[in-house]
Formats: sequence, C-alpha cells, structure tokens
Amino acid sequence: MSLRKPPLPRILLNNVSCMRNAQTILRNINVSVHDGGALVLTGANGAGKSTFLRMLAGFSRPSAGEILWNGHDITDSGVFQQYKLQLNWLSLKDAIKDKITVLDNVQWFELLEGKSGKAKEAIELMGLGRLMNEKARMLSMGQRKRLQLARVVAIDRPIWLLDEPSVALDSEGVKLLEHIISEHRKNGGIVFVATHLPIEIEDAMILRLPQRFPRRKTMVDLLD
Ligand SMILES: Nc1ncnc2c1ncn2[C@@H]1O[C@H](COP(=O)(O)OP(=O)(O)OP(=O)(O)O)[C@@H](O)[C@H]1O
Repeated sequence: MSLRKPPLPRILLNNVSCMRNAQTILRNINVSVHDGGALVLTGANGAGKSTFLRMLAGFSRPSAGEILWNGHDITDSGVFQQYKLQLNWLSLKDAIKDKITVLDNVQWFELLEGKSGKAKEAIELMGLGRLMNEKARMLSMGQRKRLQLARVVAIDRPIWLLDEPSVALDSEGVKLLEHIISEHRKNGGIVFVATHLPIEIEDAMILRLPQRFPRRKTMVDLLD
C-alpha cells in the first residue's frame, strides 16, 4: 500500500509576526490555504487586517516566521518575482484614472498585464455595461468599487487580496462580489478578504484578529 503525501498548501503562514514602528501588530499567525480556499480577516479598527494583506502582497516583511508559497519563502527575491505575478490586489486606494473611460481603465490594466479581451465582459458582469464609455470621474463610490472589481476579474490572477471589497457596494453589488469570489474559487483561485461588513463566502476560514489595545470607554458604553 502506498501512502500519498498530502498536497502542500499553496500558501502557508508559519508562525508569522509583524512589527511596525517597534510595535507588534500581528503575533504568531499560522494559516494554510489550498487552491480554492478563502480566508476572511475580521477585527476592530487597527487590529492589523490591512497589515496582514500587505505582508501577503510583499509590501512589508514578517518580523518573525515565514510566508511560504508552494513551499518557498516569498521574501526570497527569486521566489517573489514569480509570486507577485500570482497576486491581484484591491485596496481602498482605487488607482482609477478619472480622465479616461471605464473601459479604458480596465483595458489599461490588461495592457500592463500583457492580456486582452476580458475587459468588456468583466465590466458587464459588474453591472457597469451602460457606463462603459463614460469617463471614470462620472462614477459614484459604489460604481468605482465595481470598476475595481471588474479589473480584478479581467486580470484574473490566482490569488486575490481584497481589502474591504464591499465598502460602498449596494446589496446587488455585494451579491456580485460574492458571485465572482465563488466562481474564482471554483477555478482553483484563492481569496483573502479583510472586511468589517458581512459577506457570504462558503466554507471560508475566518480569522478574527484580536484588538491590539484595551478599548477606552466610549460614548456608546456610557449610554448603556
Ligand atoms: N505605515 C505604518 N507605519 C506604522 N504603523 C502603521 C502603519 N500603517 C498602519 N500602522 C499601524 O498598524 C496597526 C494596524 O493597522 P491596519 O491598517 O493593519 O489595521 P486594520 O485592521 O486594517 O484597521 P481598519 O479596520 O481601520 O482598516 C494600526 O495600529 C496602525 O496604526
């Protein structure tokens, strides 16, 4: 009888801590994510959700522990060159160019990626078809978020790092977000989501980051 080794997790955080300005923001995080997996990060303001995603994106290094992709440390420069091509990053800074159209905003990202052909479909999917040829400055906050998500869909990299993706979306927008996450995972993609707002992601792991400082009494406590 041969015993098969279990597959390596695609991403493994091994006892990872992160310090910023001499303060420990994240402490001893252990997480493994396989293809098709999802991790939802929750926690109070300042708990370290964005820091977690920034570390995964390689913008900051763990102060202890290691982040492995296919078993290789992402801070090795050779590995990072390959790893960063797997990432699709969505943050509150939307990097939308106001002076060009919605379509051009997505096609511009496709061009940077050396890809083409998915922009229109992605824009339609996110419910912005009617606004395809409008200048991006015409968009509302929620529509801008939909445009960001259309870029994520069009670029279609395997690992999505989504920081507060549902902020400003209406209920239909949240449903679309849940839909694209689900489809991405069905194709083996991985999704990390940092969020305050409820979002339905089937079988997602949930990591609630602890509050970093004891909370002072607020007006709300005083009213209780
Ligand atoms: N550039 C920085 N330099 C130093 N400290 C930082 C920096 N950015 C964030 N921090 C600190 O790191 C801690 C975690 O911040 P982070 O943005 O990761 O929290 P968060 O959980 O995403 O918060 P929020 O829910 O408000 O978005 C905070 O105490 C913050 O002050």
